[in-house]
Amino acid sequence: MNQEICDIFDRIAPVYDELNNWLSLGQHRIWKEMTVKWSGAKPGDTCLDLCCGSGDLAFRLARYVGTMGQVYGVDFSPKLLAVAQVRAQGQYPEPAIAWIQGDALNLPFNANYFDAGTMGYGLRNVKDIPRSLEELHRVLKPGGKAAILDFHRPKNQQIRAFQQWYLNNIVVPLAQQMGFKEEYAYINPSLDRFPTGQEQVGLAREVGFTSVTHYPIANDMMGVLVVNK
Ligand SMILES: C/C(=C\Cc1cc(O)c2ccccc2c1O)CCC[C@H](C)CCC[C@H](C)CCCC(C)C
Ligand SMILES: C[S@@+](CC[C@H](N)C(=O)[O-])C[C@H]1O[C@@H](n2cnc3c(N)ncnc32)[C@H](O)[C@@H]1O
Repeated sequence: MNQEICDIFDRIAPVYDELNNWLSLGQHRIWKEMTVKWSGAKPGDTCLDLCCGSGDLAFRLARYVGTMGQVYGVDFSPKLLAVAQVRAQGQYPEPAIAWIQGDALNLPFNANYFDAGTMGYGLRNVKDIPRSLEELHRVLKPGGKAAILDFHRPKNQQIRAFQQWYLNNIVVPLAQQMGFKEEYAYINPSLDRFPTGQEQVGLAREVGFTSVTHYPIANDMMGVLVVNK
């Protein structure tokens, strides 16, 4: 387990949802809705939300699978899982989501267990991307599908410059006011190291996914990798 990354998310847990709403001007909700739609989740399915954090994607999956389905949210940050649990308890009826503290690189599930999966802003944060894709491939049923949302480096240099400007001059200073400068300053370098959409497609094919597509969204500043087993 990567304790350093886990500590970052534990520290920002109290402000995580509020900052995402403000900093994306609410747009992250649209990106997450697209992700769940592209995961192919349907009523009655058993679904996995990897790196679930405070649960945004898991809650959406729960609405798609309905009362006959089941959702599992997995994350290694106890503080973000606690936020997710409190949010779930505030809903009526409480959604059928099992919150599990676990490592995306070593999932506590049998092979071929899930019909569909999502992962939001998790892939860029895991220590070993191929291993994480391999684990996702293992736990999905044959024919199962998953959608992976994350930041993306735009090909257009002006849009890339805007993205960097926004991260350095809006995101970091606003986070600094809440005492989390270093934690949010981490996003930009982590994006520099992150494989491009096409590189992600290659990595997913290497672990055995058959049909793989990367969809650029938000002017290529974000992307959704859709994988089929
Ligand atoms: C929900 C979002 C990001 C989650 C997220 C991911 C991380 O890896 C982190 C690492 C460390 C700290 C926090 C996070 C974290 O919150 C996406 C939206 C939030 C972004 C901070 C906003 C980024 C906006 C785009 C670069 C540009 C959009 C411009 C438009 C005018 C809204
Ligand atoms: C940016 S947050 C995303 C949370 C949520 N999916 C969302 O979209 O708002 C990234 C999450 O990945 C989790 N994470 C990173 N690496 C992980 C790993 N190896 N195993 C489990 N969780 C991990 C962090 O704890 C954090 O909650």
